[in-house]
Amino acid sequence: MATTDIPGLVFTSHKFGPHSLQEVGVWESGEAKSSGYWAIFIHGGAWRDRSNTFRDFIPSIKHMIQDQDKSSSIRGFMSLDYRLSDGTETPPVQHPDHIDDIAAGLSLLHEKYCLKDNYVLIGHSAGATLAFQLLMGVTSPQVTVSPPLPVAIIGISGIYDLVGINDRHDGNYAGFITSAFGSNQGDWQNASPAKFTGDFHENWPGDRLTILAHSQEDSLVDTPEADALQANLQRCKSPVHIVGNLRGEHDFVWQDGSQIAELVFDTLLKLPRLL
Ligand SMILES: N[C@@H](CC(=O)c1ccccc1NC=O)C(=O)O
Repeated sequence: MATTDIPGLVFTSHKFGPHSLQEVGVWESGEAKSSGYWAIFIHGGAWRDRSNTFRDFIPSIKHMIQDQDKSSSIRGFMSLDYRLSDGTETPPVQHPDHIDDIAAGLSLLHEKYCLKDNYVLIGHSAGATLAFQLLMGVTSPQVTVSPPLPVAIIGISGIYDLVGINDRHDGNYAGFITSAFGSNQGDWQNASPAKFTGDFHENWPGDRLTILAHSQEDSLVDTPEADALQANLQRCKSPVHIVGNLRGEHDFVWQDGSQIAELVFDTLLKLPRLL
């Protein structure tokens, strides 16, 4: 199994359900800080790729802790695994199982770490979809937990309009989208943050920040995705910043991690300092 070691940080993991992927990783400084924001990551991988895990956050964490000054307002790092629609499960894992797991994982972190709105939620690709689904009330009716919502969301190379991205890729994404959301395109629309017909601002009130970042060198997720969610957030008068100048391919962004570290630092600068 891949390592979770990061020199200078103490790693703990917690299960939030019986499935092996219902797990969250937590990295804290040895001095166990008592203030600052948590940086919490949701990985991507088209809701199906087993090679994407909560460990995808490690390169970004390593970049952040290298800058002691800028990371001084970070309390620690958390990263969530969730069940995947990889075709191996009986019964099959399908939406809203993924977002139910994210809600359960965040609720567990709330219990164990007094998580409240003192965290920045970062999602890559399908993980960014999940971050915004948290605001849409699309968890299954059996889910009774309502986790604290983040103070800011950074969506990186996110999928926000399932029908739109599939159409622009000549139907080639229908396979993984159907595995994750079923074959009914009406269900795809209902799960798409860019197509949410409710009020993001009402569901996520207060001074919240949204950053939508993408790279024009990304060959898997194109620019119209972030544009579509930006328009829907603006419809709700929810403030949104676009960062359109990331560099490199879709997976380079998390594999390298330096740009995610910068996005988190830039976001923290816009937030009140937590004492
Ligand atoms: N290795 C991936 C590729 C992938 O994850 C992906 C492909 C196209 C658009 C978005 C993707 N990932 C988003 O989470 C796969 O399992 O298809």
